[in-house]
Amino acid sequence: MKITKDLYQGSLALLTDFYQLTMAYAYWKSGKAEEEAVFNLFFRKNPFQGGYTLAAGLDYVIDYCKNFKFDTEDLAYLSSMKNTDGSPTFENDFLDYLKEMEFSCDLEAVEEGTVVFPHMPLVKVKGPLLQCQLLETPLLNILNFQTLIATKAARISYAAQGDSVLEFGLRRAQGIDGALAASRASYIGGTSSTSNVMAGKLFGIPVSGTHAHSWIMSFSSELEAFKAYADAFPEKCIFLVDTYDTINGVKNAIEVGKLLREKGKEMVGIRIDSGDLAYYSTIARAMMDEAGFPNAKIVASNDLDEHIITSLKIQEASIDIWGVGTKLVTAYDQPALGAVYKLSAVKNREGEWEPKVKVSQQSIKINIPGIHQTVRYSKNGKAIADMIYLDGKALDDGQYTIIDPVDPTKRKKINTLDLDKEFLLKPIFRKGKVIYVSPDIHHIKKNAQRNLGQFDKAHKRFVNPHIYPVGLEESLYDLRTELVFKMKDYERE
Ligand SMILES: Nc1ncnc2c1ncn2[C@@H]1O[C@H](COP(=O)(O)OP(=O)(O)OP(=O)(O)O)[C@@H](O)[C@H]1O
Ligand SMILES: O=P(O)(O)OC[C@H]1O[C@H](OP(=O)(O)OP(=O)(O)O)[C@H](O)[C@@H]1O
Ligand SMILES: O=C(O)c1cccnc1
Repeated sequence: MKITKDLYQGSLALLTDFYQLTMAYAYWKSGKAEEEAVFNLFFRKNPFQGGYTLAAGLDYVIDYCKNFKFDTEDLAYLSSMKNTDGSPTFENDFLDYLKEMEFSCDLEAVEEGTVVFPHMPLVKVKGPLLQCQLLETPLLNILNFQTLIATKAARISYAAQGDSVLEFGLRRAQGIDGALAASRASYIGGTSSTSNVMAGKLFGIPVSGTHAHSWIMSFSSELEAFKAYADAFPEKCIFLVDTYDTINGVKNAIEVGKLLREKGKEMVGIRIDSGDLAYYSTIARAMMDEAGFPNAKIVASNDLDEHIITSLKIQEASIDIWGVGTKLVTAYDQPALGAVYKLSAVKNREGEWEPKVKVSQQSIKINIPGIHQTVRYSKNGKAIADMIYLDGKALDDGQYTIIDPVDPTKRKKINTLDLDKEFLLKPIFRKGKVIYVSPDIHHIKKNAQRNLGQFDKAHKRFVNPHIYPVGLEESLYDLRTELVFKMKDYERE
């Protein structure tokens, strides 16, 4: 994928918060730029009060890191920045350092389409402190949004119970890149196509659509409009029936469907975009069945989300295909995932890794120190529990206790003897070089389906979902507790 080149025509190195650059300068000035560090990217709460989250956006991260280079124009801009007293913000020697800098980090990440949970790292970056620091903002920008939208799409698709969901979000999305990234993430999460033609071209997502009310309104009658559309697209007719009177619209669609049939073509269906969707879809279904069009599909749209779709399913609405825009691509009820990127270890002068912890009044905000891996235990394809542990620790099969990172009274014992295990963090970059082959978007989508299939419906329900067990392996838990107490004592002294 070449999103950076196609969309921005240049470097994205300045797509970061200013404070990342001032810290980078200060790291460089104090001789710490090349000290080795580890940062983890994780979130603290599943979005939409749900029971899971679906990871997406890694391909953008890979592209960002591959192109992580300050170009001449970036450096010229930085060199023009001034302090309040008029002196340059950044010394020339520092800008030369940035000019020569090559991305050299190790990066591990969960693959796109993986079901993930609070506190587990989605990305782990190990490398020179200055580089790791600069990646904080862009990585969060990319992964927070795409992961959020993929999760929303998974929820909407779950509510649709296997029916196709068409993503119609472009006109209401958060700008150009918001729309493109949302179409991509939605497809990964479960939608079957997008109306956004550019997303189709850039990402290889199927593109589909019907027509608008303006088409009908531009003719002197609805019937005439349907006929003209059928002439232009005899293979692809989905007639929008609610411009004037929905029931009459269905009658007109049937009439044009019969004309098409005389020419050996079948109308694909109708779309209803207003009114009581259960009521009108049920009447439309009966009318089309009666008229000999039992295979004609009914598409519904109009401010749909997972909750309205669930309600329409309960009402036994005769809807086959769901067109969803605004509430999907804007993640309407929760506009940000809230993932964070935290330092978790630094290498000391003796070359040993020192775990780092940030102490907080709120236990949910205390990070997990050290360098981690997450293992997912499953049996017969069903996920049982995830354990976050210190990377490198030998995981012999046997009894483990996993401890909730926020509430240590919540513990679960697992015997891993007969369980399958999957290590969720996969190597992506080694010393700045990509060693991961990105699957194409259709494989990512399949991976999402496989992942979602590992989890029970109790974790997927929208109201009070059952909490999937994710915990710290005991020695990691002990390390964290010990460090928190140590830091508190240290601060007190
Ligand atoms: N049977 C139904 N059960 C639950 N929600 C529904 C049902 N039918 C429609 N809705 C939803 O109700 C919301 C508002 O629909 P409503 O009929 O009030 O206005 P509208 O159809 O948008 O009106 P307009 O004609 O201005 O487009 C939409 O989000 C729609 O998806
Ligand atoms: O409702 P969404 O989930 O965002 O789906 C996209 C909406 O966009 C179109 O409406 P349009 O822009 O013509 O506006 P209107 O139908 O609300 O008048 C379409 O008819 C859908 O209603
Ligand atoms: O193709 C459609 O029906 C469509 C596309 C965008 C927005 N609303 C509907």
